[in-house]
Amino acid sequence: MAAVTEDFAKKCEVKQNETLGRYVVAATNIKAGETVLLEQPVLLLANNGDRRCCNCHQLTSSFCGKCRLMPLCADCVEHHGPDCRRLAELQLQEQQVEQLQAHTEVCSALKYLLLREHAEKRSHYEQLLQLEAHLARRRDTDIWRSYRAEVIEPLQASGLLLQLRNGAEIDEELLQRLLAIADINGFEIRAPESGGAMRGVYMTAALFAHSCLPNLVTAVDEQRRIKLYANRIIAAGEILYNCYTDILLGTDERRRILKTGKCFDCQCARCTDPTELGTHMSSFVCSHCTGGYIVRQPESGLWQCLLNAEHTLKPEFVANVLERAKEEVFHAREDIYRLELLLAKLGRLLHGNHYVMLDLKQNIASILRQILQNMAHRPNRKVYERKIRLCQEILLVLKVVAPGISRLKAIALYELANTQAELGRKLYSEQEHDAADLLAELQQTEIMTRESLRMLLYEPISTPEGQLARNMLRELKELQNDMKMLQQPNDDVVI
Ligand SMILES: C[S@@+](CC[C@H](N)C(=O)[O-])C[C@H]1O[C@@H](n2cnc3c(N)ncnc32)[C@H](O)[C@@H]1O
Repeated sequence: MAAVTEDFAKKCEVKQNETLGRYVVAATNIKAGETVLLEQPVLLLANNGDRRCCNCHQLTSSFCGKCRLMPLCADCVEHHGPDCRRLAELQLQEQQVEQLQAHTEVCSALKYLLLREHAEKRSHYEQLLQLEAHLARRRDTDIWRSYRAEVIEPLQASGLLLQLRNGAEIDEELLQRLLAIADINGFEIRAPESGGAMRGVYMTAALFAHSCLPNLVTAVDEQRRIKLYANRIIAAGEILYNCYTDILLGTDERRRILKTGKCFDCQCARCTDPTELGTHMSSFVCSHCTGGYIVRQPESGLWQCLLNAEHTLKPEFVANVLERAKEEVFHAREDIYRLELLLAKLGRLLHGNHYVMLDLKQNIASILRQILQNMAHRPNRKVYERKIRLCQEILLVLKVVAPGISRLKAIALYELANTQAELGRKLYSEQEHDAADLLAELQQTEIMTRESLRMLLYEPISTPEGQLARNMLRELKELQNDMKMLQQPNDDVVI
């Protein structure tokens, strides 16, 4: 399953140091958009807490009738034959099977152990064992104890392990290592259901180091093949960075996720700058100074105003405000009036670019998109203008935290371009704008759409973004036709 294209061998070199462990550097100069790796997963796993069909990866609560241990949904008749047969051979009593079925994460451990059972997959298993597991840092943590109770003890109690190849070697240490490898190295990928997520383990893609300001983009296609490509020109010798978290989170959130999930402290340029490269994605408003913002100083950990260091906030206050704000955002979801009120209220405490504010703005923009798509709502000019403003504000932040080629930026730009064009067309049809105004607006739209398309062209065609790029090509043609018509000397052009 794990075929790596030649790109990696030609363009990359694996190195090792004390801080990063193994990491990848560019062996040659790499162009923006150039692929550095295409790779199949060695393992596909459900997220902890989810049970997914071993064949199609849909969420399910049923199991294979033959092996009784692997989840299999009602739509699938079978899963991987050798795995199924190997599990079916085991002498397990009904009660033991039920015990194992009751623990969702057992299935992930079994997937690793099955690689070890088949001679042709053993090299994958051995390679997987080389990946970082951070066992010393995870020992006796919550996740360690949870795996012990939810996976290791049930497996040991069932007697299954001793029936596997060299079963006596499969002790708690080995099982904790296997489960940790998925946590430290797994990529979050799309699950079949809309908005769902699962994990893919990719042997070579796992070697890339993390930065909150990465120089690579990661995309996963329909077949769950991963593609890593450069988001800017990369010079030979530069470290190749992938981003392990959501770039739209604030520094404390990102660092917490990296610390608990991946066991390291990120020291990238964004994490070490209290203003997050001037975006203020974690800054609070100073209630004493006009235009003053309170940021967390990375070294002292103090929350201090940039204009007057004596104006401070207690960390507990910051944590409390954020916790309540997130709860309120969650409850206001789908309700545009509540979201707008919350945005105004939180705007007195948080910088307009604070990540919680950006989340609110994205929510509002997406509801506005639905309103604008439904002409029965007869949206007025203000609805368009509000969405345009929100897209512009989000884009300003993305330009800093996602420089170069970025899916998020491409989508925000496309949303902006589209809304501006729709508003232009509406004003023209209502005779508030003339043909020259509309032509100028459509020319702007064309520039933005082209820029957005330029960023999406490297996405695999089977991804939603790849499909969007195809649609954009068609829309660009329509736009050009409209512009041609507007350039004709005829006052009554209907667009
Ligand atoms: C997905 S693995 C990367 C490959 C790993 N270095 C190896 O040798 O197998 C993730 C681990 O790499 C290290 N790492 C990646 N990016 C890092 C960074 N920016 N700073 C410190 N450690 C990092 C951490 O140990 C992290 O848990």
